[in-house]
Amino acid sequence: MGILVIFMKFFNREKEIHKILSIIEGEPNLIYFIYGSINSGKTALINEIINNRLDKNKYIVFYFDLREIFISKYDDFIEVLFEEYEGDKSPIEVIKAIINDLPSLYGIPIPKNTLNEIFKKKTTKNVFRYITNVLMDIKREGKQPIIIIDELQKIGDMKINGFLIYELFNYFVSLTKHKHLCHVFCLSSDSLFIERVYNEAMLEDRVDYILVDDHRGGYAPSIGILPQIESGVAFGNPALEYSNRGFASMRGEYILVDDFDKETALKFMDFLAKENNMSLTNEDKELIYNYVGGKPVLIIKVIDKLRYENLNDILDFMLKDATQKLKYFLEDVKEEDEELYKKVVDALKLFKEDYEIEDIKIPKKIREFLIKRNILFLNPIEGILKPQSFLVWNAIKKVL
Ligand SMILES: Nc1ncnc2c1ncn2[C@@H]1O[C@H](COP(=O)(O)OP(=O)(O)OP(=O)(O)O)[C@@H](O)[C@H]1O
Repeated sequence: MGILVIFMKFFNREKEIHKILSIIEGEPNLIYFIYGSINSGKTALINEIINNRLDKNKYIVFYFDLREIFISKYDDFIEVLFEEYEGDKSPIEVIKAIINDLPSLYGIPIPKNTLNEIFKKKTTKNVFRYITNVLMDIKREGKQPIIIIDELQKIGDMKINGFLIYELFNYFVSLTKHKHLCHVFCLSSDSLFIERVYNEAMLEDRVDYILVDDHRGGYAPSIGILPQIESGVAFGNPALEYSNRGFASMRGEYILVDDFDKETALKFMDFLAKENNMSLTNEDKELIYNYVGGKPVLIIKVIDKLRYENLNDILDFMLKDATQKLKYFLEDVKEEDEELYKKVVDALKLFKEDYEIEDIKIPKKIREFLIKRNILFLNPIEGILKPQSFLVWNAIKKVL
């Protein structure tokens, strides 16, 4: 969905906005992870902050969106990080010239020659050194730099010398905890990735996690990080060894940004109905909530369709769609592996009564399988598993 959703009217999230703005007003100290289920509104929230809540005279934001970019090698990563320019201006002059027209920068300006050097050298050391210098220049200008990386898990299994993710984390730790130079926020919908970061204790005490929980799926989370980290340990990956030593005694602090609760969801429906010049009865709103819960994107979909369709038809169709997807998913699992199928069914049956269950009630392999397939969302900080949305929950109750 990216940063371009600037015309969308943003609703609420005041608590999360307040929290993030307060963090930004303070000195950089930790890496912050903003996490939540798929489509929960993480990007929308960060966009709202960048576009409408941050004082542009005080902050300069670099926003790296990895979601639509295929990163498989060093050069791809470099292309995401930098924006090349020609001429003799310094990077800070380039930044000053363009920042007034943009809410954030998508790359760090770099002179063409310097970029060519960096491309040739193929080490992160030069990359990070260059970035640090630019950030220091920004600081000297009296502004606070902020780095935001969306869908960070996409580089989870990428190797440059060691695993890039560790090099990046180490670099971010130096930018925040050591140098207090730049705020760093990482967004991810991949709850297994967040769980790895949390559990491996790679970043203990240097990170904060902000949960922006959402509704329903739409992309397949990366599954690369687990085996990579494990093999890193097994084979003595130097970056990881450093991480383990360096991070061992640290613990993260987590900020939960969950799906809208019922009260907020009903208000969101009124907000959208008003935008569309329609009105909803209390029964309508209850019904919508019962079908799609507090997932903003699903509520938006229902209200939008209400312009030309009847509410019951919309909701029936959405549920049927979710149910069919679940049915076909289960059919595929059964065809592939009968044993696994039985375990999956047993696991999903646990949700017939409850929307949320304790994570360890489902064996690790099965829960990770269901999380990867975007059926369940794991909140590793609370130790809670739940369906990715009310819609998925309703489908589970119908199919099983
Ligand atoms: N607070 C909000 N007010 C209005 N619309 C919202 C809000 N939160 C989310 N949305 C809508 O829901 C859609 C999905 O949100 P968004 O893309 O921010 O989710 P995400 O958590 O970043 O998703 P992903 O799982 O792809 O990372 C957005 O396009 C936006 O229109």
